[in-house]
Amino acid sequence: MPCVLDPAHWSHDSAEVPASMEKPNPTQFVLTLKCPDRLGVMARYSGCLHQHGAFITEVSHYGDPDTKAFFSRTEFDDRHMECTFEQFLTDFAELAHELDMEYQLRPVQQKPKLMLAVSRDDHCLNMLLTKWRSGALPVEIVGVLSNHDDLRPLVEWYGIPYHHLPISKETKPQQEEQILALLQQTQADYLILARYMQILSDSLCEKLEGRAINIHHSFLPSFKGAKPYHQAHKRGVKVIGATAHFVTADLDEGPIICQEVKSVDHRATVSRYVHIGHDIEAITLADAVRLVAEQRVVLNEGRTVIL
Ligand SMILES: Nc1nc2c(c(=O)[nH]1)N[C@@H](CN(C=O)c1ccc(C(=O)N[C@@H](CCC(=O)O)C(=O)O)cc1)CN2
Repeated sequence: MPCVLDPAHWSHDSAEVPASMEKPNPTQFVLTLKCPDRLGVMARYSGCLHQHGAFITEVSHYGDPDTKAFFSRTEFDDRHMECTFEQFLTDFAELAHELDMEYQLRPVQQKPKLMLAVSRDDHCLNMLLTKWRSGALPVEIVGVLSNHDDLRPLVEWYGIPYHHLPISKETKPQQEEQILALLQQTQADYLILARYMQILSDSLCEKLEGRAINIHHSFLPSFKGAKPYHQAHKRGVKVIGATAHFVTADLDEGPIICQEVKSVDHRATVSRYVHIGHDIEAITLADAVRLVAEQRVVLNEGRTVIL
């Protein structure tokens, strides 16, 4: 019998679960996974969800033909789940081990903790704080660190702890130890470089692999490093942009999360580029933080999959 999508052939399961058995206020969960691609992998893990009564509300998948990796993101709730979340975690961990799966599974209301890092420019910081306060960014901001003290009044107005960590060539290792200690104390999940103008050491990048995000003020891979707007103006570009990416030891070459561009013409000066660019940088970084907070970003051998 061919597997057809003609409604006449759909089987109608009359065994509906009575509404009375549904939980009145179900808890939402998000599961994001990556594993070696093979026939049946989706059936296995969606079967596990079904067996535990998970009610799926959003799902997306991707199989990369080059890296042979499979990616999936599922939002579900427990309206029909009879087991505890802990029991589901245990059972899913067993399946994940069998399928050699990397995964993140958490209740949606358990928001990722962010430590923001800034220097003197406040446009990206302002956007993140405004969107956090309005609830548009589902995150918990546990603190802001900076190598300067300029932005303390802004941060403390929001009631967020401000950590002034001055840096010099001689004190860079100690200052980075302070950053690590802060991340540990606050249990921060991510370090967000919101125009933090210091190059992180190779060892810090290694320790923060997949957890540090930067906003670069150019449409990478063009114009890496310092003063990208000056480089772009000298080149006579017709678009300028911003790139949010994971931080790696290779400056501005980390996996890209999202990018935005805006047209410019021959009349635009470098300072005009900077004014236009600040808006693009701020919104691009906020978009990247939202995607990461919603567990939509998975690393894929130097690139990312956005689900
Ligand atoms: N290891 C990495 N560190 C950082 C990255 C990265 O991709 N890998 N991105 C940068 C951000 N950045 C451009 O977006 C950038 C920041 C700073 C510099 C730089 O030359 N800094 C000097 C000091 C400048 C100063 O004191 O004002 C330095 O660190 O010696 C270049 C590019 C964030 N870090």
